Amino acid sequence: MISVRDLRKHYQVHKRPPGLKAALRSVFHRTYTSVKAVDGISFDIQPGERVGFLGPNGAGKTTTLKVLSGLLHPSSGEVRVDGHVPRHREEAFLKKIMLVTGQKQQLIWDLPPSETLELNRAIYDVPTAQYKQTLDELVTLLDLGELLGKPTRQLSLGERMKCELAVALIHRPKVLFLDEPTIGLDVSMQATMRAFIKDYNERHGATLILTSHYMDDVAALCPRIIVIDKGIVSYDGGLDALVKRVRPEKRVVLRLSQAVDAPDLAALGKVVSHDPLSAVLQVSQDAVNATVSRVLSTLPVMDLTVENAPLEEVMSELFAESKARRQGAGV
Ligand SMILES: Nc1ncnc2c1ncn2[C@@H]1O[C@H](COP(=O)(O)OP(=O)(O)OP(=O)(O)O)[C@@H](O)[C@H]1O
Repeated sequence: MISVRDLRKHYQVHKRPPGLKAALRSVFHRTYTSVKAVDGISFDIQPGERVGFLGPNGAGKTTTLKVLSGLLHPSSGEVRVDGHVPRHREEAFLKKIMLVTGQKQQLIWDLPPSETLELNRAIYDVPTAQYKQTLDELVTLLDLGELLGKPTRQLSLGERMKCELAVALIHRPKVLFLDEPTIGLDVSMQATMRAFIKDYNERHGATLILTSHYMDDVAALCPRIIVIDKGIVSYDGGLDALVKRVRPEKRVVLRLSQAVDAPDLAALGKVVSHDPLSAVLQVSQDAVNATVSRVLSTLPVMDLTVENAPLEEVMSELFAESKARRQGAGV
């Protein structure tokens, strides 16, 4: 469905020297530097896959999504989305894809979302029966009810994002590029959006690439992740496999009925955190069973769960690894 081969996108940026004199001189003699936003990435995505596209700030994620949606021309490399070359922006291609960004909106500020939906129906030439059916589905799943009739400027951020998604999906795109779709939303609205996105993918077999700094989005939606750092792919594979590689240890999370002494906990595993009535121990995978039975027989446990390390920690460790590798290589 999506194939990317050795994609590069280098921006030419005007370098403004410090000082008034130098700045004036630069009006006539401009010097440019090249920012390697994407510097040779390759991957393939199959129809219906949900892929998380992760990386630290400035890694090149948005740039890649913009190239895939045909908004930016690549500096070099080959990109195909369902057989189309995105930069040609053929009508058939534009009808198949949608880029949704949490920071920019499609909705027209002074009009109710229903008007933007109508507009998109006309632009994308959606047959009336299909429009009605999709709209009904979106209204139910996203609980849009009265929101569609209110002027956009009166909607809360979460309400607006739900309407943004409805507008983005009214023509049932086969490929969705979601750039931080839950940014700024409260926890329950994030969960609503995630459930809806997963449902859309499963109902319509849509292919989905998602960038998000919220690891809960990634954990809930993306069995596969591609990690990009300084314009280069540093990991492409299963989320579980990544967690196992970077943080093979498990966490034993405890709720206690009475306080325990720190040395008693330390005797059972590495203590990650310890409040009077709760504690988290880190132990190797092989030691989980033995540790759990020792904990249960020696501590006043009210509740015990075994978990992986939080994904945030796994990712920051991965980013730190690739930073150290780059520094070692003098890049
Ligand atoms: N129009 C532009 N002109 C020049 N440089 C740009 C432009 N857009 C992005 N860049 C630079 O390219 C690099 C990659 O930016 P990009 O927005 O793709 O990163 P990102 O991974 O999406 O980051 P974030 O997580 O912060 O949104 C950054 O160094 C950024 O400053």
